[in-house]
Amino acid sequence: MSDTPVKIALFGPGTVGSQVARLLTEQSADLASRVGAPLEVVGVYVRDIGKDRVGLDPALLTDDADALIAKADVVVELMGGIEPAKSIILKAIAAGAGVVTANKALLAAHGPELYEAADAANVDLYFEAAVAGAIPIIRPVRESLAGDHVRRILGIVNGTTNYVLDEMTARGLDYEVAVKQAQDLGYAEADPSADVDGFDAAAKAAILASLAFHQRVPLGDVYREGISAITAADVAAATDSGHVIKLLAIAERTGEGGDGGVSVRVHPALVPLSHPLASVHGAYNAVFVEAEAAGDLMFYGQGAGGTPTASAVLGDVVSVARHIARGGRGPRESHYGDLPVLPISASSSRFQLRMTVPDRPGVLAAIAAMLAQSGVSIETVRQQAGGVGTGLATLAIATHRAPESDVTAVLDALRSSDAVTEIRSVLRIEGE
Ligand SMILES: NC(=O)c1ccc[n+]([C@@H]2O[C@H](COP(=O)([O-])OP(=O)(O)OC[C@H]3O[C@@H](n4cnc5c(N)ncnc54)[C@H](O)[C@@H]3O)[C@@H](O)[C@H]2O)c1
Ligand SMILES: N[C@@H](CCO)C(=O)O
Ligand code: NA
Repeated sequence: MSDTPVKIALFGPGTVGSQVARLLTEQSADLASRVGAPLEVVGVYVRDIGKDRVGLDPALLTDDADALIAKADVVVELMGGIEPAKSIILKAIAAGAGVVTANKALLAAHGPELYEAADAANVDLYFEAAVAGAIPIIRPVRESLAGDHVRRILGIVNGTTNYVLDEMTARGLDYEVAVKQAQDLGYAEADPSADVDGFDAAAKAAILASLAFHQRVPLGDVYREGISAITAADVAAATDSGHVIKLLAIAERTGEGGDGGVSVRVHPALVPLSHPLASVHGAYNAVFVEAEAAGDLMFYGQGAGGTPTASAVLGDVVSVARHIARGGRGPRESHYGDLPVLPISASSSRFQLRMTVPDRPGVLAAIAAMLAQSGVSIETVRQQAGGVGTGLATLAIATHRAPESDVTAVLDALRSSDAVTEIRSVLRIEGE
């Protein structure tokens, strides 16, 4: 056991950072024995020193990032956002410090630049907390499965939206109320639109796909739909049809042998109640990985929250500090292939189309003809009468797997037809 401390600089003592600071203090003896040297917090970077921070030694607070980086062996970035986080991480790497971050927005937008800088400087850059919070998913995908051929990743990787949809389903909570509760519980991003509009899940999907497929997946190539359009009626209809609505991240290699390209998408989906993902509640996450040799793998745990996330951050801190105290280096950059990242139009899914229609003869036949016209095969049709005297009915049509482009053509035809009063929802059906 070395007596020379490994010096830790913390940037951003917020929901996650404050728990990291707390656990570094409370667990200092255990962490020291695991690292092989004591860990010493040499400073905490804050925006405004004047604002009191419960549980933090005021003597550690600083707004001088450069001075703090200069005395650190490990920089822990938990501020979020692109800047000044990116500049601080690049300065830390240039100064020879190891870096731990949970910043998926930054890694999805600028990951290659940061990974390559860390490689060139021969320093560690770890980010287990960036995807699925406390769940160890980055190490398995980045290291444990590096010798396998990952075909597909399907999962719930945003805790806020899972909490919101779960509250709407289990307790009939209003969407806005559920979002506010997720914010109060510390699940949501500083701007919760990052969660509910799917940006956070898309960032995580891009990071996971890049590591799993050894292909660069730019954030802009990820198809993204959020949950803000999901209504109580959609939730009720899902329940009626034996499904639950989840925001899913789906990354897959396509074509023969998976060498046709890579497809990465984030969108709400109907998940059958029989699928394990239907039982992921609250801010929990779950990720299924399908690999050639390993087969099917499932990872499950708390995807958000200050303390669960701090667990993942501290695991990375121990890894980096251990390398500093005893030598060694974390995983280096992979060799990246050049498969194309395909647009959503190249994917296919099963769909549920829910619509309000005039309750009169020939409507169903006309609608069926439009699906047939585009080659979209109907699996089931459920019709419910509209209110007394409305002359309307509700149709829920589940299709067999169909190319996105064919379903888009059907929707265009339905929208311009007098056989349809209103298209209420279009949801992909996943997990069957
Ligand atoms: N909250 C979670 O459950 C969770 C889980 C996984 C990953 N993350 C990620 O961890 C990071 C932090 O998330 P959080 O929930 O703790 O956020 P937060 O908003 O609670 O905390 C951010 C902290 O950084 C400080 N900060 C922000 N911008 C700053 C700036 N320009 N200069 C100085 N200080 C600044 C804030 O004052 C605050 O103390 C984000 O990248 C987030 O995406 C959060
Ligand atoms: N806001 C994010 C935090 C965890 O990354 C979520 O809800 O999943
Ligand atoms: Na994680």
